[in-house]
Amino acid sequence: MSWLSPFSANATAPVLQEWPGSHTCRPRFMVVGAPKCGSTSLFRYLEAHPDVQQPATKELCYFSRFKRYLTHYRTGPATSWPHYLAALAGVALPRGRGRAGRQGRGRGRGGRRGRGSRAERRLQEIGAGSVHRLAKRAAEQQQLAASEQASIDLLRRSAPFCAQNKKVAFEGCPFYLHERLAATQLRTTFPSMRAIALLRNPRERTVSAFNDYLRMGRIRRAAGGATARDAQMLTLVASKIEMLRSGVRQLEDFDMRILTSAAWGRAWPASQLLVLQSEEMFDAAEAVVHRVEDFLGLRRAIPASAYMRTHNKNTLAEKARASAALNGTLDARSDCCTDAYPCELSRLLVAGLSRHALPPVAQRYTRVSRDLAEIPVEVQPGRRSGQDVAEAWRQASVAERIIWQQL
Ligand SMILES: Nc1ncnc2c1ncn2[C@@H]1O[C@H](COP(=O)(O)OS(=O)(=O)O)[C@@H](OP(=O)(O)O)[C@H]1O
Repeated sequence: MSWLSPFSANATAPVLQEWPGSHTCRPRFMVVGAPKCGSTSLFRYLEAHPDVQQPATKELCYFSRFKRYLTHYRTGPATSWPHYLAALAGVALPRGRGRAGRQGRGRGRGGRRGRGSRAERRLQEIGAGSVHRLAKRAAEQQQLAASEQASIDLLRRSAPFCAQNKKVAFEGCPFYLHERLAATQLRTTFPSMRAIALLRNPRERTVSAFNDYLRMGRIRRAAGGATARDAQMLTLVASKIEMLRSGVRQLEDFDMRILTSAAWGRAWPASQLLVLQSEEMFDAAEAVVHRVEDFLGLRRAIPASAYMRTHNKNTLAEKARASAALNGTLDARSDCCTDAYPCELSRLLVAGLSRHALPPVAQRYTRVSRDLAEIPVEVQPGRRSGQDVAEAWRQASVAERIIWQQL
């Protein structure tokens, strides 16, 4: 049995290890995305199922390169894998304190950053710098060993939980759908796992993400009230399009990735991947929840009280206004296909797509995009209303929705 991380320390070259046989909370399924599509709601519905083990928190995201060193796993690779396993069993994650080897240097521990205790400063003053550094390194290594041991103990304690409770483990991480490595690493680590993805009209998703970034402070709120904020959002969208056009960002921009869904198509058999439309879940939660339970082989036991709730909601007024502003502007940019926004971007993505070997879904998209690319890029006055766009989205095939979602 191995307690080691399945990845090497730099996380670029995965070294896959066997799942520890005694650990009974091996994930049977995951909600893998996409962000701002209702993944929190679906996660909460699923954790309300009596046969499902509630993980320590939503977004454990161990397989996400984006998340891995940002939040729970800052303690380093030797402890992060046991922490992930324990968290799947519902055991709270110890708080991260910076990467291994840097522990104990943060604010609030050992005084101000980089200055150390009074004794340490005195040692430095009297010219014992190297002695000081050696002593400090030894202390850090001791601390690291102790924390690794604590992680292993934590894991041993939590290992039998799912078998004892007769529950199945799961995880929810909206970023997995956007990450190529996650698709393959998850498939190798959990070959029989099932994955669920929610996809939403990209326009609504963009508005949702924008509002969320404002709330989190990732985008600074423009001064001047609602109109200024609408303008700010439109500028942001336009700048993303521009970045794609100029090749500065290509396909790597934060919510404009397309190749990753292709990676999921490649790595996962269709029978293990359920793609849902967010709007359907929002309008008819019960039917969707039953579909999900059937797909996962769970009995239909999620209580209605759970799926009547909405999680992560932005305020209605803010949403409606931002949505209208985006619809208006993007409709005016182009009317050459059913949804102006994906159409505008799709042309810009063709070059990127053709560089890769693609699964059938994306090949189809490339064909569509080539056709679109032949249409002159001149912006024509928009003839499509927001309603037409919503209708087109409803009628789009799953393949088209997957592609659009990445825009
Ligand atoms: N049941 C139901 N009905 C209607 N709308 C719903 C529902 N569940 C989630 N939502 C909307 O989904 C958006 C949040 O998505 P996520 O939870 O995936 O966001 S996150 O990526 O985890 O941050 C967020 O969208 P916006 O309100 O447009 O921002 C939620 O309101």
